[in-house]
Amino acid sequence: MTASIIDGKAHAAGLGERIAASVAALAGTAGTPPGLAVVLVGEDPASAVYVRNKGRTARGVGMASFEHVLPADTTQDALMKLIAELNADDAVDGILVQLPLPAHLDSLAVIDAIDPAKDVDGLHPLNAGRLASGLPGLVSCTPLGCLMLLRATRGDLSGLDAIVVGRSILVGKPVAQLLLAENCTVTLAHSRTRDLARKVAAADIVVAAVGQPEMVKGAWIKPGATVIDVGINRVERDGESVLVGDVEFGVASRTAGAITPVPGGVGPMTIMCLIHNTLVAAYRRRGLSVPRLW
Ligand SMILES: Nc1nc2c(c(=O)[nH]1)N[C@@H](CN(C=O)c1ccc(C(=O)N[C@@H](CCC(=O)O)C(=O)O)cc1)CN2
Repeated sequence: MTASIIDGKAHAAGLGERIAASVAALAGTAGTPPGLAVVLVGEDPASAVYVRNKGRTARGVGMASFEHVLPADTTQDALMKLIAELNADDAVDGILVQLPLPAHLDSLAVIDAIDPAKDVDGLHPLNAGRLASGLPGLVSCTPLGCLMLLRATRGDLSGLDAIVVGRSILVGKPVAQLLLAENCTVTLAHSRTRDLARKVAAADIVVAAVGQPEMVKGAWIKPGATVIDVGINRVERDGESVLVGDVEFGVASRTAGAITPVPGGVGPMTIMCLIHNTLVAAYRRRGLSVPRLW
């Protein structure tokens, strides 16, 4: 079997069109477009690219974009002051602080300071808790993107066996919660999991989010399984720098039913889900019912 390739760019573009229509509808009803504030501290080149893309994508669907670029030596107090200003600013519906922050800053305290109603990254403990409790909130972007791709590929996920490899707060834990809410039977695997190969081989859905290049071997994949690869790892191959995921794509794509590529899989969905969450936050903040776009 040769797997079908799940095209994250095409899915993100489709979602973007539906978001743009809802932004126009909201601006027509409420007068003001949704506003997204993105905060970057320091000069990490990859983070700077992501922040630029987020601003460009927000503007592309008709949202207002506010970009705050702070020097690498920004103090915790200065960052907290900016967050307080953004919380109070009515033109701002969504706030995102690009991670990772420089080491001297306390990321958890910063995330905790964001108004949960504007936490479009879905990382505030209140939103994480709402997800775990099955209550509506804002869901973090990469996990939401994974779920959208899975629903588009497999339809109803009820009763499927899923394994999530990696237990980070940003991806692994929320993906596991989302799949549980879809009535999957979920295994959350991590660095101490015994006999990972056997557990992966039993799964209909594999979500790999370990941050280790090609750690999930292609030979482990069950024939016909759906593989969602969250990893983005830069490695040297034949003297060239290339991006690879957390799954051994070449081998896995001969067995899986469907698989996301790296690049072009989950990554583009992460940014569009941020824009989706900003739309959701804007509708909720205006007391309007949120359109279902996926
Ligand atoms: N506050 C947050 N910080 C970070 C998040 C996040 O969701 N919230 N996620 C990542 C970075 N990230 C968005 O911020 C992100 C990473 C990768 C992509 C993407 O589209 N990748 C491309 C490949 C890019 C390349 O060529 O290097 C792809 O997979 O096709 C989008 C967003 C950490 N920080």
